[in-house]
Amino acid sequence: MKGIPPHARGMRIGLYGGSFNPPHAAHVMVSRRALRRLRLDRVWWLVTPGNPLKDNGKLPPLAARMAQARALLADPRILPTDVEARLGTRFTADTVAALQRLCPGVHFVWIMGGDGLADLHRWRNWRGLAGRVPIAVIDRPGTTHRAVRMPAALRLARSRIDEADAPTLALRHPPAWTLLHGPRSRLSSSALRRTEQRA
Ligand SMILES: Nc1ncnc2c1ncn2[C@@H]1O[C@H](COP(=O)(O)OP(=O)(O)OP(=O)(O)O)[C@@H](O)[C@H]1O
Ligand SMILES: O=C(O)c1ccc[n+]([C@@H]2O[C@H](COP(=O)([O-])O)[C@@H](O)[C@H]2O)c1
Repeated sequence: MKGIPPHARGMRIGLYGGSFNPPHAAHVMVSRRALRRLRLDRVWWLVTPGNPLKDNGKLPPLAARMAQARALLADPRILPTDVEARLGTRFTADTVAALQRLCPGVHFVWIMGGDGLADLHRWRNWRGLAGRVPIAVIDRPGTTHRAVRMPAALRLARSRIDEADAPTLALRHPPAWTLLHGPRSRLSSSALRRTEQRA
């Protein structure tokens, strides 16, 4: 399908979904950590046409957020994509299923911050998602302690692997997930939007 970045059988590719409104340095930090710790070949940013759980009334157009992502990213291994708009999918379980169909032999990993894990039980078919792709959760200030006590983490407790084994995550049979610690960032798009409004 047109719009799917170049890839090859056997590659390990992180799928990092987000509103990216706007993209910021912590998004880059998360991507780099995932590349290094999960031994990934690429991270594809899936810039969403609109998070199904958010009010997207004030969300800038996808093309504008894609342009901001392109301007921020300098590492050729990290690629911004509008694949969800091209596929016509909004829910992550559908997006991942479609990409796995279109890219046979690629080892995908879903990447998200601690707030994503805290909310995961509210996502459409989240059990199906966890059953089809390994998941890497990146520690995020103010979210992770709560996240590990929330329904999705509790349900998936037996599938959690030690972060020392993160290099094998992409090759594991799901469900499998890990929590990656490291230097943390308090940056958020909402804080950046507030600063912009005040300026
Ligand atoms: N500082 C951060 N540390 C770890 N993960 C982060 C951080 N900022 C964003 N993420 C993760 O990046 C992904 C995309 O996030 P998103 O584009 O919504 O940015 P955000 O800063 O969380 O935005 P907002 O403040 O509007 O909610 C999510 O999985 C989110 O958890
Ligand atoms: O599939 C779902 O039900 C679902 C619900 C909430 C969020 N998501 C995805 O989670 C990712 C992070 O979204 P955001 O807006 O917090 O950056 C993005 O790819 C969304 O499409 C997915």
